[in-house]
Amino acid sequence: KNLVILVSGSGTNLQRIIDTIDNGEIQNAKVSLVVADRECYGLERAKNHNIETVLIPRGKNFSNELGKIIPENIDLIVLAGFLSILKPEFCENWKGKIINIHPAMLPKFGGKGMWGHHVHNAVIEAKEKESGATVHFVTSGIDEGEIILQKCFEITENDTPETVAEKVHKIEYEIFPIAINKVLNNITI
Ligand SMILES: N[C@@H]1O[C@H](COP(=O)(O)O)[C@@H](O)[C@H]1O
Repeated sequence: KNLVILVSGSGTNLQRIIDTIDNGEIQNAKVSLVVADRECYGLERAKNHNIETVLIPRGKNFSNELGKIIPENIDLIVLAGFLSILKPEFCENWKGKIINIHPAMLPKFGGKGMWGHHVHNAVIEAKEKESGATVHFVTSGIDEGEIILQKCFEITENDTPETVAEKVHKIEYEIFPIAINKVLNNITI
């Protein structure tokens, strides 16, 4: 099964996917292409693993350009720390074949502007008792697609947006391979 991974940042989730394919946690999978919407370390990680990379500058043409380069035989498009919003037409064309990891519990902490440190600030400001990560299908509604897997942890009074971000990353590295395996190989969890 062939994967395309979209990245915008340091690519630690991409690295986790590469490593869990290598160690067999994710079965029958291959990362065929890594696409970034900006210069980022995620591209370096892909090159270090001899994975083909493409940089499409973010902006209104991103989805169209992406649509032109995605090979026919792709089974799943995985958004791993990807910050651009894909156009509704693109999401329709690839319906059920695009998944994203979101650094908070959905549906409560999703939607426009709820990304990266912004969402961790919002969780702390709201005095939430828990946070976590969510893997979901991507649709034209931002963070509204069906949830595949999510897991939370308790927030303590000493937590800050930075410590919450670290704990969220740990959860992401745990659930993302399981969710990808479920979608790719129809494995019930
Ligand atoms: N959208 C969010 O951005 C972060 C990217 O981290 P990395 O995978 O690039 O290290 C992750 O926490 C992801 O949920």
